[in-house]
Amino acid sequence: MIEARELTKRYGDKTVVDRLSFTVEPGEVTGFLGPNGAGKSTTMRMTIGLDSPTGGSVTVNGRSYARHTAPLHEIGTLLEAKSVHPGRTAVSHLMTLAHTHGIPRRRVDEVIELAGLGSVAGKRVGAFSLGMGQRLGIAAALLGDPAIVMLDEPVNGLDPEGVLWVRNLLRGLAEEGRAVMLSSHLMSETALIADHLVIIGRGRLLADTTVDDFTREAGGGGVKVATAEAMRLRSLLAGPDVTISSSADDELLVTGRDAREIGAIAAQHGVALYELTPQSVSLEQAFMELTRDAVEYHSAPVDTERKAA
Ligand SMILES: Nc1ncnc2c1ncn2[C@@H]1O[C@H](COP(=O)(O)OP(=O)(O)OP(=O)(O)O)[C@@H](O)[C@H]1O
Repeated sequence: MIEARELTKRYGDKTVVDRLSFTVEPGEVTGFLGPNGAGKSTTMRMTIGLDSPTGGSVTVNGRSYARHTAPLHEIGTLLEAKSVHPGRTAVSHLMTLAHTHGIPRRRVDEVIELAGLGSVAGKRVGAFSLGMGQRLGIAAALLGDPAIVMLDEPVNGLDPEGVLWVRNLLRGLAEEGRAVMLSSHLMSETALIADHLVIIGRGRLLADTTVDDFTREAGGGGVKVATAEAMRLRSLLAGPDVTISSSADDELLVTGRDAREIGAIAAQHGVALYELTPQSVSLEQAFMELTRDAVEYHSAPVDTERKAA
């Protein structure tokens, strides 16, 4: 379990992690989300003692990382996939880590196979693609058979097969009872892997929720109805807490009644419908809404019209 309590990090006068509290529970995948610069990497770095908090605390299985004598067995991490000596082979890199904890060669071979790196185990890491580097980083994270796995952007650079592999691997690790934490910018991808979401912006907690609740709350986009009798249906559907707008003569956007209710009222009054579509707000859109005020780096609007020379 990872427990952050009022965790704070300041660089000069800038507070990059601001009284952040959350828990990463065993048996679950926790998605750690936030826009660029939100403080995700800094939080993860403090978790494993690479940065020290200005205030508050973060513990790994009940004590600070530095107080564990064999940390690879407590928490396996992937923070920067490229922080591997390029001249080493995958095997020698993993063996170097294994030696620090008396982990046998057998386990190195196991994680190489698990990460799908069997055919390149003897190759120099400097020649690895980004995706292979990610796989090696994940193999290293799993080396000590840790109770907690914490990965910063693990699907970055992976092809679709690799993304699926990570998804299944992390779900499997959580099912074995491990606490799994992964950071990402991508809400929709994270929703496929995670059970629990910790969303931050400018170092502050914006949401601590489940994927199910987040998805349910994002679904409130109304129902689009198309009919030749739009005016008549509009008055039939009216009621307290019902809002109806219209973007075309034969279209209505209804909030406050679900599709089943609308269909039943229309059928009862003999109104033929040719469309009845719940409008779900995409998860990515809901995430952007939530973090809008916390985005540090706004893009300029893209001018898609080609300017005349
Ligand atoms: N060593 C440092 N000195 C000063 N500022 C820093 C340092 N490390 C990080 N920051 C700042 O802290 C903020 C949070 O950075 P961090 O890398 O933790 O965010 P992040 O959520 O991981 O972002 P990204 O998604 O872009 O990786 C940023 O504004 C960054 O510029």
